[in-house]
Amino acid sequence: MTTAAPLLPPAEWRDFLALTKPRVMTLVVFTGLCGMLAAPVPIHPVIGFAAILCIALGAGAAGALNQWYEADIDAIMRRTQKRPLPGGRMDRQSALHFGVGLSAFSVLFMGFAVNLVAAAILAVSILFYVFVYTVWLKRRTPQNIVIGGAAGAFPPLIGWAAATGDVALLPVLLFLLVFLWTPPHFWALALFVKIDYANAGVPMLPVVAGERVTRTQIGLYTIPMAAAAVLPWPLGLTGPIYGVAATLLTAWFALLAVRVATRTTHVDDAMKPEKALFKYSILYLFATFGALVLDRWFA
Ligand code: HEM
Ligand SMILES: CC(C)=CCC/C(C)=C/CC/C(C)=C/COP(=O)(O)OP(=O)(O)O
Repeated sequence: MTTAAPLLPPAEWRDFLALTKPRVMTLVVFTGLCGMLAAPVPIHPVIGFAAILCIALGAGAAGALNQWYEADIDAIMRRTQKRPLPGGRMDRQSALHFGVGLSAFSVLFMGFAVNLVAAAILAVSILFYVFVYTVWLKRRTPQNIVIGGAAGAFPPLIGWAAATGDVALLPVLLFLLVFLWTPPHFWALALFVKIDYANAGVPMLPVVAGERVTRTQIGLYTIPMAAAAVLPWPLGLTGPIYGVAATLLTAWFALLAVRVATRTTHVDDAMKPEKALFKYSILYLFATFGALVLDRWFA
């Protein structure tokens, strides 16, 4: 016997937009754009625009499928309670159709309008975010964001592949930079929204291993992240504009990370250093990728 789904009014465009996690996607798309602009061969502006559009649509589609699958835990967490599905403004089937349709469209359009390598990597990132991170790992292990976080690191590779039809050492280092940046980015936030994840039964690191371990892990991941950020310069893959900017930006990141790593939380602590690291992590990635493009233009 099936139970009738409650009748909901048609979702508004704003709700479909919210399904794509637009704020997070701005950085995802920016890293893709910078990967494209850092490539040694110029891309035709129309093809370049199509590639960026496909990254945005693919990432948005992945976000929609993530929200389709996670409506139950999103309803429990304060931060996510007002999303279109837990907020009761959209039915799950609409979210599923939107996510699957947009995923297929973004990959096919990338394949036809840009090239097959970029389309293949875009497909892998969508599948990775949905199946490896959301469905498989998120509810099972605190390593969820380390492994699953790779999904968000693919866009620089996609952008580069859109321009060159290939991958190379520089975009692989950019992949590694975002991949290794993700744990400090997320765990800094998880330290101050720990209670939400605990209530929802999501095994994020501060919930299952405690704050001390999380702080140490933030410090540890910052070391290889710093190496991935700075290495393109000594390897001769970028010039000094990127080299100096990345070194300074990364030094500040490391300082904030050390402050978080070496600290103990007190009762009623406002967690200012953790919030500072989380906020700076976003600015950091924008600025480092921006510096890469400036380096290319002014070299
Ligand atoms: C598995 C990996 C990741 C996890 C679990 C994660 C988690 C989060 C969470 C929970 C927030 C809080 C804001 C919100 O409510 O959405 C956030 C913010 C943000 N994340 Fe991540 N993130 C991850 C990877 C990434 C990646 C790869 C990027 C981009 C390259 C990114 C970019 C951002 C940005 C720009 C914000 C700020 C959004 C705003 O202003 O509301 N994140 N992240
Ligand atoms: C190009 C392409 C397909 C990229 C997609 C990859 C992607 C969206 C990476 C960002 C990762 C992200 C938004 C994690 C949020 O974690 P969460 O889903 O656990 O956050 P939540 O608790 O806010 O839902």
